[in-house]
Amino acid sequence: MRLHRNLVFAVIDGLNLIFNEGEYADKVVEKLLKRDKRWGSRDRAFVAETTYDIVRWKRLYAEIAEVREPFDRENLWRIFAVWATLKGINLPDWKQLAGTPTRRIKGKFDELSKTRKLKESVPDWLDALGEKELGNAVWTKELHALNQQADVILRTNTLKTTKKDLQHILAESEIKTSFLKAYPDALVLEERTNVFTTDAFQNGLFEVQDASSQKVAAFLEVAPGMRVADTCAGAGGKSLHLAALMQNKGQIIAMDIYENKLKVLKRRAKRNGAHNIETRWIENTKVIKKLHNSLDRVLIDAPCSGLGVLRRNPDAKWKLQPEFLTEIKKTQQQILQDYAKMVKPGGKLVYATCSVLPSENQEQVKTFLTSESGKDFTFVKDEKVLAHKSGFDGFYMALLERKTN
Ligand SMILES: C[S@@+](CC[C@H](N)C(=O)[O-])C[C@H]1O[C@@H](n2cnc3c(N)ncnc32)[C@H](O)[C@@H]1O
Repeated sequence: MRLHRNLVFAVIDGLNLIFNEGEYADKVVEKLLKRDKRWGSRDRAFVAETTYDIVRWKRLYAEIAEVREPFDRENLWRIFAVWATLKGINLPDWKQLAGTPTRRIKGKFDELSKTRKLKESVPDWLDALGEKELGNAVWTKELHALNQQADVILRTNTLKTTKKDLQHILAESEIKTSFLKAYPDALVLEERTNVFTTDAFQNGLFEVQDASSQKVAAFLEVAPGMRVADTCAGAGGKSLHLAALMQNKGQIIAMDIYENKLKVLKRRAKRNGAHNIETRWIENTKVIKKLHNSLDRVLIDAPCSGLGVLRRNPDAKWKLQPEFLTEIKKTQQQILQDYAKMVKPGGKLVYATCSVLPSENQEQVKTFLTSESGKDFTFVKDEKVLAHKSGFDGFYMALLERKTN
């Protein structure tokens, strides 16, 4: 691989925004990719993947480069030099890369890779927490899996097409995909490419959604005609899937405390041809109270640490703080307590997160079931999806049923 100066400069600028200005990696990459219209798909892939790679391995590379935060531009170049050396790239004779100690970098990599928190590049507190919650052996494997680049997975919108037809349509645009056993609507891209610009996407034939995430709506056991609430709907990934599973029949009430997310949801529903979704902004507790005892199904896709989706959000490793985790767990329990009341007797509830920590998952469900509001519910089943076992994002989902008396 030959390094191109303007692409590497874009990466350095991006890293500066992410590491020093606290900007989100996905937003920064989106901005960087708009920088030069002449860049082809390989150039764009270089900028995006190199930026994500260096964010993912920040701690390891910084240790090898012997630099500390806040990183100045010279530090960022040294980190970049570590990335390029470990990739086996022949360094050009640019002044910023002069004197890169190639041999020393390789030696330090071998030495530091003996320590998990350095090898897998995580903060001390997070490494200790993961080991405490999952045990040494499982956490070691899980953390390693969460540091791999995620495949791009599509969910066929069965309101508009079939998986087979979609595969053919994409193949006509030179996008090759394959089926995924055990995931009925999923297609996996054989090569990474920007699918958002395709007509198929613009026409609502698919959504990009990880395979593990595609399990959640199905876990709720919905059927056409039911009255369902998606209580933490966000921009609606699960609401859209629910609409497809319900064949556009019945009612889906998509709710969130952020009105702007629901606006995005509405646009996506239109593109998907999902006509049975209505949005309700949770601006006060009355919105929930009005729906008490009235729904066949309630989905709580709870806000969480996001540790299960580190493969696609590597900067969460650096942004997450122990205090946030403490707070979010309180919110999760409060949401369970309050929103479960919307389930009617005999109805069902799914509590889901994209975390792999038992304290956000099965322990929250256990606390709920032993509480005053939880005693009306029985535990039906749960699924702990770990990235190292599934090959996809880490997720948790539990199905509960409200007793009839
Ligand atoms: C995991 S995300 C949801 C992702 C979404 N369901 C999807 O499939 O695209 C969690 C969502 O919960 C919302 N949220 C946070 N606190 C909430 C609360 N108290 N009540 C309802 N939603 C809340 C957040 O705004 C966020 O959109």
